[in-house]
Amino acid sequence: MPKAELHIHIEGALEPELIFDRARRNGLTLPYADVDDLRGRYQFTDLQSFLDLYYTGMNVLRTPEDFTALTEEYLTRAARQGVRHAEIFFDPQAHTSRGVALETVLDGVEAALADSRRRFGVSTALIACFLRDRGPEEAERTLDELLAHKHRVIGVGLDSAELGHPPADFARVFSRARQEGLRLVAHAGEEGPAEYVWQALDVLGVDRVDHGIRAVEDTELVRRLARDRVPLTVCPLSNVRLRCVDSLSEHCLPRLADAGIPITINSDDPSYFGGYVGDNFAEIERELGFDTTALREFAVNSVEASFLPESERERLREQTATH
Ligand code: HPA
Ligand SMILES: [Zn+2]
Repeated sequence: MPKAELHIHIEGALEPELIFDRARRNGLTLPYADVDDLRGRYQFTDLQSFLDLYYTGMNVLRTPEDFTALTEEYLTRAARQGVRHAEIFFDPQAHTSRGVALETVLDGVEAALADSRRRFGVSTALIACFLRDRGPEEAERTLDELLAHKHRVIGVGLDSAELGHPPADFARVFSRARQEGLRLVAHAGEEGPAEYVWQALDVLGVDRVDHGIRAVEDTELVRRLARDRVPLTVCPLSNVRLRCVDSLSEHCLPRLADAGIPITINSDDPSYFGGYVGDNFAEIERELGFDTTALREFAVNSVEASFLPESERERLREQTATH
C-alpha cells in the first residue's frame, strides 16, 4: 500500500552490517565480536538504554559517503515496503559534537536523496531535530548553523531523552524556526507525560506530534488533538521495544484512532526496533486486528499529514485511497 513515512531517524536505519562495513572502511575497531553480537545487544529497558547504543552506533559515520550509503539503504528498504514519500529526521548535534561537520552530513544524505524519486520512487524531505538533553542554548546555536542551509531542510524537530526536558524549554528556538518559515514537529508523550504534548501544541505550536501516545491518559487532550486534527506519528514496534507499552495487543493506538485523531504509522529507528514501516503495519494488523480499511486510513493520514505541496499530496492521497 502506498504511504508516507513521517517519523524515521536516518541514524536509526543504521543496520549492524553497515556499522561493521563503515568501521572497516574508516579504520575503527568495534567492541563487538561480530554482527550477531551487536544485534544481540538490542534489548532495551527504556528510551535511554536505546539512545546509548544509538549514539554509539552512529560513531562509525564519518564521511559524506557513509551518510550516502546509510540513506540509500533506508530508501531501498522503505520503497520495498510501499513508502512513496519520506520526511526524514537527522540529529545534527549527534554529529557536530563528535567533530563531523553539518555539511558532511547534509552533503552525504542529500547525495542519496537527489535522485531518490527516479531510483526508488520515493520523494523526500529532511527535518533536523534538536537533542533536547543538550539544552536550549545549544539548540539555538544549531539553528544558527542550520539557517545557513535553510533551503536544505523543511523543518525542525525535538528528540532524544524526553523526561526532564519539556518542550517549553525550547519555546524560543522553535519560535525563531517558525519565523524562518520552517515546519515544526516535536517528540512528546513517548516516555514523557501528557503535559509535554500540551506544551508541544500550545508553547511550540507544532504541526504534528511525534509519538504522543501518552495523550491517551488525558481525555481533554485527546479531544483537543481530534478537534484540531493534529496528526500523531505513532511508532508501534518502537513503543514495545522501549517498553513504553507492555505489548502491541495492549497498544493505545486503537483508542486514539477511535477518538478521531489522525494516526500515522511509522518505524522510528527500524534497524533497532525490529522492522521498517511495512513491518509495523503487518504487526498491528496481526496483533490489533485492524482490517484493510483501517490500515488504508492510516496510510491516507500519513499522506495528508505530510509537508508535501498540496498538488503532490493530493496525487499521492488518491493513489493510497484507491489502492
Ligand atoms: O524514539 C526516539 N525518541 C527520542 N529520541 C529518539 N532519537 C531516535 N529515536 C528516538
Ligand atoms: Zn523518534
